[in-house]
Amino acid sequence: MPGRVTAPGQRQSLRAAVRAAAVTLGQAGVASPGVDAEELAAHLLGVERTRLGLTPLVEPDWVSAYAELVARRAERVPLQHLTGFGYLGRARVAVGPGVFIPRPETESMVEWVVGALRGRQRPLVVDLCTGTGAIAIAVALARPDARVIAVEKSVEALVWTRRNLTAHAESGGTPIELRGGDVFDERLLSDLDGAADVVVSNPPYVPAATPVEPEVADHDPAEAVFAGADGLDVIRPLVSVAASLLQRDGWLAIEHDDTHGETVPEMLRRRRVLADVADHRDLTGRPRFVTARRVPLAAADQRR
Ligand SMILES: C[S@@+](CC[C@H](N)C(=O)[O-])C[C@H]1O[C@@H](n2cnc3c(N)ncnc32)[C@H](O)[C@@H]1O
Repeated sequence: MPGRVTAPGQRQSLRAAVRAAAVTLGQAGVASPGVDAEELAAHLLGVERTRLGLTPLVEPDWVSAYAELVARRAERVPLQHLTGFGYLGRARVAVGPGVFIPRPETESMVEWVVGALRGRQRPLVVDLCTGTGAIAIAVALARPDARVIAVEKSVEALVWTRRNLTAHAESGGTPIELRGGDVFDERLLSDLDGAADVVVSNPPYVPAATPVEPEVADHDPAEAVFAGADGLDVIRPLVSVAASLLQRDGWLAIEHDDTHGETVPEMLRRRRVLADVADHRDLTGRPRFVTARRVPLAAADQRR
C-alpha cells in the first residue's frame, strides 16, 4: 500500500490497491496473499470476490479503511476474524476470538458423512467438539430431515456456537440441538446411547510441540488445537464415546493430524465394536480422517 497513495481527494484504481496489498501480505508471510487481498477488498465493498471487477475506482476513505485491514492481516490476524465469517462447504459461520476457524481440510469428512447418511431416514447425527457448529450446520443443510446434535464445552466457543445455530434456524434450517458441556461427562449424552446413525468429530489433535502459523498460535484457542504431547489426548477417549453413541451399523468419522494416518486407524482396529476401519485423505491429499462402522459386541466377540 505505501507508495500507491495518490493525491488527497483523488479516486484510485481498485486493482492497483489490491495488487499493492498482495505484495504487502506476501512480504508479511501470509500464505495466500493475492486471495486475501481480494477477499478483504470484497468484504469492504460488500460484494463477492468475483465481482471486484465491477468497481474500477475507489474513494480515498475506502483506501484508508482498506489499508487498515491489510495492515492487520499483515500482523497475521486471520482473514476470517477481519471479515467476521468462516466457511465449511455450504455452511457460513460467524467466527472471532474464542472459537476455532473451520478449515477446508474438514470438507472431505463432511462430504463423507453426507454419503454415509444416504438411504437412512430421519437420521440422528452427533457432532462432538462442534466449535462454531460448522460441521453440524453443513450436515443439517445437506440433510434437513436429520436430527443433528452439536456438543461443545468451551464457554467462549459456545457464544459463537449459539449465534451460528440460531442464525441457521432463523434462515429456515432445521433446528440443531446444542449440548454445552464436556463430551467426557457421562451424563451429557447418556440418553443417546446406541441411537446415532453417524458420530462425527473434528476434535483438538495437534501434538503439543508442533510449530504452527501465527494465525493459529495467536488466534485459535490452544485447547481447540492441541491435545497433549502426541496429539491423541482427546481422540483416544473420544473413540469410546463415539462407539457407545452409535447404533448397530452406525458410522463414526473422526478428523486427525496428518501424522496420524496410521496411528488412529490402528487405534480403531483394536476396538472389538468397530469394523471396516478406513483412513481418508483431505483436499490436499494428506491423511485426514478415519471412519469405522459399529458392530454389535456379540458379533465382534465371535471374531476374536
Ligand atoms: C479443532 S476445534 C473444531 C471445531 C469444529 N468442529 C470445526 O471443525 O471447525 C475442536 C473443538 O473441540 C472443543 N473441545 C475440546 N475438548 C472438548 C471436550 N472434551 N468436550 C467438548 N468439546 C471439546 C474445543 O473447545 C473446540 O471448539
